[in-house]
Amino acid sequence: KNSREREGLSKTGFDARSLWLKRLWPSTQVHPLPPALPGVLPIIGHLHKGLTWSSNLFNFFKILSEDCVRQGGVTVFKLGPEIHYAITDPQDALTAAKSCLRRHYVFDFVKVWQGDSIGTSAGETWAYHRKLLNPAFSLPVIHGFLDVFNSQAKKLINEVEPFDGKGLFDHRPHFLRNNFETLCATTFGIDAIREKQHEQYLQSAYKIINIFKDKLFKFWLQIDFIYKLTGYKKEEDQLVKNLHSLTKAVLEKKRIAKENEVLPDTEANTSGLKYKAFLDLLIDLSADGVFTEKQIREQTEIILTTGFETTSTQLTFTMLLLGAHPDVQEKLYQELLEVLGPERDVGKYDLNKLIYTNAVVMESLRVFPIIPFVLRCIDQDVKLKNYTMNAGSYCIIFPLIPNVSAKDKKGDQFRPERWLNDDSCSSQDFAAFGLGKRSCIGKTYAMTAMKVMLAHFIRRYRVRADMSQLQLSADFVLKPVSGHEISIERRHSSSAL
Ligand code: HEM
Repeated sequence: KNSREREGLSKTGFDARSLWLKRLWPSTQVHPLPPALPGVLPIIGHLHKGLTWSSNLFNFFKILSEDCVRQGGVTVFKLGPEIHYAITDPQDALTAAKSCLRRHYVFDFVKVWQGDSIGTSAGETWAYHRKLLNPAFSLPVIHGFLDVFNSQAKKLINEVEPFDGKGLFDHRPHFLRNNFETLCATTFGIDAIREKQHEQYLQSAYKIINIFKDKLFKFWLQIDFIYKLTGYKKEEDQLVKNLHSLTKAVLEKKRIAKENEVLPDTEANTSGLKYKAFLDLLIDLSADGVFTEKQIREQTEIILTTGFETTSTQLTFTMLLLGAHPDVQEKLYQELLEVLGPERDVGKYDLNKLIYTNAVVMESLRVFPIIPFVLRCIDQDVKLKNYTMNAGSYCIIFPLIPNVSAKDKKGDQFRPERWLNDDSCSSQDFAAFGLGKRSCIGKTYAMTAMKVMLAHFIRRYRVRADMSQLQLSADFVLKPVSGHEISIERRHSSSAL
């Protein structure tokens, strides 16, 4: 309905951005609101604060989530007359995520880049496409990627060999490149695009996300002619062009690969397996008339955006945590030796045996949830434990961000053992992949890829790190800015830490 509404407006000369007019109209609040974030003013609400928030989103999340915890798990902030409910309470977070499936209007801004992909679309379109694409991320498909995951992990540990015993280095770019190649070889079924195109892609993505963020808080930018006049539109157009060039390169490479029957040149390619990886599935579905070429590009775009920075950033954090917690690293190492021995690849039957490894990854996701919040529209009244959220409002759900804020306060924050005792953590506590029907489609892919990478890395190297200088930023994805470097020392399989 939302997109039809948008199309209707386009015909009259307005576009999606003009919806700000509608949004600024005060809506009736039938149900009483929870306490507001401090600093609310009449009419403008928290808009004056928005200007500071937009320049430091991480700080905003911290303030908002800490306040939310203090208020008992639910609070509101107002951008003019727009009500945004903030939720940290795990049970309310689950209720909200399950009841509100439509993404926040900020995702309408994202459509210039991603069109109606499964990440941005709504209603029946989203439900239908998600159902069609779910099988491409199912367990048998992911098991079929294990050879690639193993060979890519081995490639990475060889690549970082020059840093062995040489002190601190920034491991993030290595994980980024490697995970990008892995994504190409698995979900896209192509050789990696070897130039630094993935880095340019990320730089353009960060820049365009900043523009969308400005547009959210500086609401006047949502007026078309101001957006153009201030030069934002021109910059946005250029960035969209840059972003689309990588997608085009991926699709072109796939076309050539299909024509020539060229398969990925990773040590073990994914041929001969009875599954359809993401891009092959899309192409097959387009042959059946389900997806147009434009839709193939849009769905590929969302997987490029979500499929490699996520896992590599999470691995960056995991290495840092392991380096700073030698006791946890030792336990992990011992499990890896017991299950796999010093050299063996991870096979599908090993995954269930790597219990502590799994707990380490889950705990890393709990301590540093790289997508720390989810933004949704409230299309109908939603009953929470103590409040009812009014239809026509928005919600920002972040059950995990209090962990990030509390990091300095609790010395024992990184404790994988909490996941070994079923009573101590509920599934709601593991919300790093989102909650409910619209949670992450790539969860199994990500968990498996990360475990395989850890299995090879930690058997090869002893990692050291000091987290005391860590600086974070959050431009929608939580990432380290500085103080995240690690040092590595090659192990001899029998040595202790
Ligand atoms: C550590 C790794 C990852 C984390 C923590 C993560 C987390 C998330 C979260 C929190 C969401 C939002 C869920 C919601 O709205 O409730 C999401 C959505 C999504 N993720 Fe992931 N993700 C990861 C890796 C991946 C990978 C590897 C892929 C693809 C290969 C992927 C594809 C997607 C897509 C397509 C969506 C949108 C789903 C929809 O709207 O239906 N993610 N992810």
